[in-house]
Amino acid sequence: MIQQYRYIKSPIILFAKKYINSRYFGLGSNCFSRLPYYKTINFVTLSKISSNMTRESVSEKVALIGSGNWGTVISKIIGNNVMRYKEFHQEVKMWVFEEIVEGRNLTELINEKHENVKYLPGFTIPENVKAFSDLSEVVRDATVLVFCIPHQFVPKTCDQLKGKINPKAKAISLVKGFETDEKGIRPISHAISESLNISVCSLSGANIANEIAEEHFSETTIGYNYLAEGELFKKLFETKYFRVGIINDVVGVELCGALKNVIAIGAGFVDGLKLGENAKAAIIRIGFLEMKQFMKKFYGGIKDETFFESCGIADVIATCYGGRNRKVAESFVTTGKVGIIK
Ligand SMILES: NC(=O)C1=CN([C@@H]2O[C@H](COP(=O)(O)OP(=O)(O)OC[C@H]3O[C@@H](n4cnc5c(N)ncnc54)[C@H](O)[C@@H]3O)[C@@H](O)[C@H]2O)C=CC1
Ligand SMILES: O=C(CO)COP(=O)(O)O
Repeated sequence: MIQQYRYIKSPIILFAKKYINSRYFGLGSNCFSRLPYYKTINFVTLSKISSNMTRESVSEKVALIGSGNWGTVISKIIGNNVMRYKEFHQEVKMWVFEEIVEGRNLTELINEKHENVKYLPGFTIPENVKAFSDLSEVVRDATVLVFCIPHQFVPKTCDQLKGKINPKAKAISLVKGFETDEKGIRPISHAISESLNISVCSLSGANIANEIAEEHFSETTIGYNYLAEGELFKKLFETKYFRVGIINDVVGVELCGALKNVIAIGAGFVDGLKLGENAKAAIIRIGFLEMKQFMKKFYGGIKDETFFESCGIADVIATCYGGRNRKVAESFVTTGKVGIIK
């Protein structure tokens, strides 16, 4: 069921060759399915998982809590994947924090146009994804809860969910950040798990939403508590252009995704001050080491390998070059203001 993949040839060379062949010489988009995995962690072969699960044994109903920029890209991925695999019920309910756009409810616009005109204009959301402004309706009967909202809204949203969810539901958090209150800071997965008394996995990686909407190749990492959940979530999220690695380290995966934002803000200051690429590389290197030290000091069980997955070093690089956290810091230096970054 599980295979250990190792470096045999340079993955970068293999990737470049296959990607260029497929995109520019017409070999088809299947190239990604033929890409060699070059993970040193355990990867699970999808076909082998599916042979162990039947429609009778599992029909997972997926609720997506969030519909911002990343949430909408995720709706496209999971909307398509639930149609591909028999383990899933074929409709995905998506919670939209209602707002008025172009004089109309965003929920109505999404259901009518199959597009999130505010947070991801220009991309089609599959028709089996249905938008709702009523959170209770979205989670009713759901067995899989996908949290994809900004971190500051997690506590209130969980409060609204109490007593409304299936007690056997499992969740995955795509949220990058911490929950903070007077008692201190907590990983979001812990905040959700403690509030709702359910198992919570995490998904994080070098995942700039707009690039994934364009179906450009990228990777992500899922941290799981139980292997079966990691396997199920891999199936829900993996596509040819969005490759999923799984590792038994929920907090490690998620904390990399929260702390890399601090490094990205440092990188943005460097850019704003025009200190150059050497200084930026130094900020990335030192920041990465500090992130690792912080996590290992305050949380037990974090694996060294996690830092070298997509959620670790790759996300630090992606955010320090392309993320909104970098942009907001650069803009603060150059304009003296903190604005909203698109
Ligand atoms: N955008 C990206 O490239 C990526 C974002 N993430 C993470 O995903 C999470 C969600 O981010 P995005 O989808 O990008 O959101 P976003 O920043 O694009 O949009 C904000 C969302 O928050 C909602 N909102 C506003 N007020 C609210 C309230 N009171 N309660 C609940 N929701 C409210 C808005 O309706 C909107 O859906 C964040 O933790 C972010 O760090 C992770 C990877 C990539
Ligand atoms: O997490 C991200 C990329 O992996 C997105 O980062 P920003 O929130 O800084 O845009």
